[in-house]
Order: sequence, then structure tokens, then C-alpha cells
Amino acid sequence: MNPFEFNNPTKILFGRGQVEEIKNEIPSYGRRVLLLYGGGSIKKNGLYDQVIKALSEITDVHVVELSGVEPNPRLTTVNKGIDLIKENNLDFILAIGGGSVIDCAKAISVGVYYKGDVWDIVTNKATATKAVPIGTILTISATGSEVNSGSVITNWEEKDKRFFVSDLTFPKFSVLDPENTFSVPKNQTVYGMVDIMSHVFEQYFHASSNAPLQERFGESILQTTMEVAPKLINDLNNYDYREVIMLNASLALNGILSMGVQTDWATHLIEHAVSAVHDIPHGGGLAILFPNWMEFVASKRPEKVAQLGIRVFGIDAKDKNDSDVATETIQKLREFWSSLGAPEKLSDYGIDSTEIDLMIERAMVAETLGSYVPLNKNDVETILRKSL
Ligand SMILES: NC(=O)c1ccc[n+]([C@@H]2O[C@H](COP(=O)([O-])OP(=O)(O)OC[C@H]3O[C@@H](n4cnc5c(N)ncnc54)[C@H](O)[C@@H]3O)[C@@H](O)[C@H]2O)c1
Repeated sequence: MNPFEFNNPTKILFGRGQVEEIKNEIPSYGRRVLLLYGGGSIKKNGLYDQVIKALSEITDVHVVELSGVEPNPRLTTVNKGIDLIKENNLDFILAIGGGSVIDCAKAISVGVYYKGDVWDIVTNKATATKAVPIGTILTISATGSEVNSGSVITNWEEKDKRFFVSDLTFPKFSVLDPENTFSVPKNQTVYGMVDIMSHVFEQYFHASSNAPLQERFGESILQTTMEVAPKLINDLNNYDYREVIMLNASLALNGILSMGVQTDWATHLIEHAVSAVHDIPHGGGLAILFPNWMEFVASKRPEKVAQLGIRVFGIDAKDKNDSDVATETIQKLREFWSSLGAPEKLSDYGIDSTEIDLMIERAMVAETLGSYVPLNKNDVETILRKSL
């Protein structure tokens, strides 16, 4: 293992009825609240009314709303949020939604105190020095943004999607009530579960040694997600299934899997480039790219893919070499995601080869991507073309 620090300060409020707790949590940080949410599913499923009721029980509370945060949240919306906070002198952000709303909240929170363009922080040209505190109410299990400090923002005008992390942007608390995910449609539920598994892969395929516990944690998350996923997609209102997936999502990206290891993240960087150029759901992009990435790295270093296959996909390795087992593993992963209804090719989203050059350019934020097998520009092109 590499030397590491671990600090995850986000308080998790998990289970039925926890939304009400916001009235006890928020006053520790502020009373002038930016209420941030997305396309309005929270008005249809009753969550909005619950939140307004809980907020109304806070003495002297003042609430300003910003709705319409896009999936793959845009810089323009971040700037709207920054303006609203400054104009109304707000001191707390309550984000209700999934990764998109929560990531948008994080960028707003640091942008308020930055004199220049917040895009400088998102692109790591500037470092955040202060942030408005955030609380979240999660409505879709996927990104783990509710328990981490990362934020992914799209600059649609420049066709660029970038991420930043800052210790300042950990949510102060996150409400995880599985009932708030009942209304997530089947396709988004599937993208979420693909995202959870992808987060494990990004950390499981690390470039360090001697991390057996982190790998076993990851394998447990994969096995649990794979056990529940087929049941959940046929029973979307099942509390037990929703709660298991919710906890899996948060534990997949709250920092425990990356303790002491140099993680990969190449596939996420390629997906960010794909969805920056052609607006597609994050989990849908990962479902297409990950098997092709795995095939590429297995041609150079098959051993970890083989380990995954034996331990998680139950492959019998008797009389087979690592490459054979790796090939079977990737086949099983493809079959599993296809069985859930995940997309298989970029062309499923109408993406063709004319967009590949810009995607490669956007993906190459460094000389090479990832660490399990560092990818150069040609490697990224190979993976993208195989994904068409
Ligand atoms: N910060 C991180 O750690 C991190 C990690 C991975 C990805 N991301 C980013 O997060 C974004 C994706 O977030 P996401 O996967 O959580 O999805 P999302 O927040 O984009 O939501 C997906 C869709 O589901 C809808 N939705 C959400 N909750 C719903 C509900 N309860 N009922 C009905 N519809 C609902 C949303 O309106 C949206 O249309 C991407 O921009 C991705 O790059 C962030």
C-alpha cells in the first residue's frame, strides 16, 4: 500500500423518514438556503412537499429555489446558482437529486468565494479556498457524490466535461432514504448500477500492491450489486432492493476502496469526453466503454481481470491461463449488463466516427490516462473505435 490519509466527514442519515431530520441539521450551518434540484421529479413523488414542510419548521428560515439542474450539470447553471447566493446573501445549499444536482451544488459552493470564473476551479487551474456548506437529499443511487468531495461539470459551449475535488466540498450531511429512489425509471436505475460497478473497477484496477482488503471490499460491492440488480429492475418499488443498492452506491465511492492505492479512472475520463461531445447518460456511456477498456488492458495485464472473473463471476480457472479467464470475464460482464438492458455500443446513442477525434482530444487531459495500464492517445482511440 502507498501511504495515505483518510477523512470522510459526511454524516449519513440513512433510512425511512430521515428527510425530516434536515430541520435539525441545517441550522448548525445556516438559515438562508439555496434549494437546488433538477427536472421536477421531486414534485411528482412528494419529496418536494416533505422538504418544504421540514424547512418551514426552521425558525427564521429563508429559502430561494433554483430548479432545472441538467443531467450532466452545466457551467451556466453553476453560475446561476453563484449569482443567486450572492444576490440573496445565502449561507447554505440543500441539493435534492442525484450526482448531477449534488455536483452542481459543490461547484456553486466554491464558486461563490472565487473572484474569477469558477471554470478555473473545475479545470484545476485554481484551488478553492472557501465553500458554502452543503447538505444533500439523494434521489438516485449511482455516483456516490453524496459522500465524496468530487464534482463533474460540463462546459457545453466548449464541449468539455471536467472534474475537481476539494476537501471543502464534502456534504455536511446526506439523507439517504431508499423510498426517494422508487420513482427512478428502469433505464436510470440500470445506469446507476453500472456506475456503481464502474466505480469499483476504477479502484480495483489500481497500480499498487498489497491491497487485499480494499479488493475484497470492492468484490463484495460488485457481488451484492449483481445479486440485487436483476431483482430490482423487475420490482422498482421494492424497499429492500433499493436500500441495498443505495448503500452499495455510497460505499463504492466514499474513499474506502482507494485507501493506499493508485486508482485508474481512465474509463471515466474517456466517458466524460464522450458525454461532453454528445450528451448521453454517464452510466450508459460507462456500460459501453468499460468492457472495451477491460479487453484492451487484459491484452497487456490479464491477471487482475482474471482475478475478478474467478472471484466475482465464478469462473472456473482450471487448466486455463489468465488471458483465457480474462476473456471469459469480459464476456460475462457484457452479458450481465446486456441482461439488465444497458446499451452496448456508442451507435446506440447515434454516435458515429465523425465525433471520435474531438472525443480523443477532450479525453487526453494528460499525456496518458489511468494507471493499471496507462493509455496513450492511440490506445484511447482504439478503445473508442471498438466502442462504436
Ligand atoms: N461526484 C462524483 O463522485 C461523480 C461520480 C460519478 C459521476 N458523476 C457525475 O454525476 C452525473 C450523473 O449523476 P447520476 O448518475 O446520479 O444521475 P443524474 O443526477 O444525472 O440523474 C439522472 C436522471 O434521473 C432523474 N432522477 C433523479 N432522481 C430521480 C427520481 N427519484 N425519480 C425520477 N427521476 C429521477 C434526473 O432528473 C435525471 O434525468 C454525471 O454528470 C456524472 O459525470 C459524479
